Amino acid sequence: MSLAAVRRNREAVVSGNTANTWSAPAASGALDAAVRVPGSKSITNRAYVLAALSEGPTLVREPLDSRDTRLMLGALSALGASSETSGDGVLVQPLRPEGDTEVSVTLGNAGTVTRFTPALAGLGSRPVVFDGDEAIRRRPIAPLLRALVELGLDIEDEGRGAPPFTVRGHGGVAGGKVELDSSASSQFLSALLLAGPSFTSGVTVRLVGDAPPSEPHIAMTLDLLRRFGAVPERSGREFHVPATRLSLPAYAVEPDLSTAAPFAVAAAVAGGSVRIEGWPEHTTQPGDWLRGLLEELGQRAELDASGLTITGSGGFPGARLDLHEVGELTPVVAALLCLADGPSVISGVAHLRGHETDRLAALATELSGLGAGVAETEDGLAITPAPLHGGVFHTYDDHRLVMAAAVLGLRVPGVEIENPATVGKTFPGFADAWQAMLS
Ligand SMILES: O=C(O)C1=C[C@@H](OP(=O)(O)O)[C@@H](O)[C@H](O)C1
Ligand SMILES: C=C(OP(=O)(O)O)C(=O)O
Repeated sequence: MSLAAVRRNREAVVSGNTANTWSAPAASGALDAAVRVPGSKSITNRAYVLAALSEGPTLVREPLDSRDTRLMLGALSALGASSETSGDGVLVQPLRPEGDTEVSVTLGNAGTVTRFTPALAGLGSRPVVFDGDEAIRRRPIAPLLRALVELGLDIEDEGRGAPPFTVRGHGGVAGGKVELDSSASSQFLSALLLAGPSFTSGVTVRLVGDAPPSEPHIAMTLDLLRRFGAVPERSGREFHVPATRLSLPAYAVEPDLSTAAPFAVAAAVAGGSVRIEGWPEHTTQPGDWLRGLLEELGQRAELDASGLTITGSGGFPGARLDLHEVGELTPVVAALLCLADGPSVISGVAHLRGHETDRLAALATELSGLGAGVAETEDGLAITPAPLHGGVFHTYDDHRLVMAAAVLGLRVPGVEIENPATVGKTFPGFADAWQAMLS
């Protein structure tokens, strides 16, 4: 790709020009690259919420700066927690809800902002209107809103149990015991646990219904709570977080391993090796599961104290994978498996129909559009590799579809990724970093 084309792509990504497409670069030979990806979205936004609920300021170091994290800081500011960005990171001040005039919180299409911030509005004394992109109005949240009402929040919606809704703050939330069906999203449970220390009686959540997806994200919530001084307990399907004063003066965010996913699988697709700097040796992030997957597929994955190196073996078989715990990796894994030497089945991810877009429908349509045999199943995808060809890959305002298409583009010339700027939800610099991996 010419330098002018790289610049055009970068300008489009920055300006959010949605008419733009990005010609995914093909690998011209074996890779030999080192990559650094930005901070974890899930950790950054949890750290911001817990910082706002703390007694003193928290310096969040190496945070992600992306659409979702800016939306979180915007939401916290509307709710009464200011923040300041400097070379050291983002300094978040404790929530000081003042005034009684109505404010609004912009949700974009950020699941973490949408699920984690309504409880905080109950701690203040004003009406807070929550709304965002068209897509967020379709994403599930009703079981969480019901649980919040049972815990003492005053919430008014339009009868659909979805944004837009208004939380009328009455200066505190009683908390206590509640049953929750978190099977559509683990974020419902995380939302109650994160806010629990600030409820007068803490919170006790008993899960009902099918098991929540994304267990590692629940572990991440418990881990972050403990770092801020909370004492959450779990006994099977019951969670208890007592009322506690939180405090953590400084916290450094790990690189985002789900953002690292397309880079981590690149060596398996194109050959050679790719090193991801700063891959943590211990983490709750679901992306860490990729190390095991790549080894199972015959690639070399070497983790040391400062990063992970993946070395491709030249090919890989198909696989049968239950991705219930690591659902957000599905788009990249599905793209990878379209390039396998045999058929694959992905299961356990019916809840992806309620993600940024209906990811199962989007993946089946777009991957099939490039020639792969991809069909939706009840809870996943059946993938039969076939010769692939170029074409437009639509991204449905879903950052992870941009990443998935880029993976295919490594081997398939002529993949035109529509609206690449949407990747800015979690990694505004993705196209540049991807190009740099290939140069
Ligand atoms: O808590 C979090 O930070 C997340 C939890 C998961 O949500 P679901 O459980 O809704 O899949 C994940 O897919 C999402 O990207 C981030
Ligand atoms: C599902 C995702 O995001 P969200 O935080 O909006 O749920 C994702 O990042 O894959």
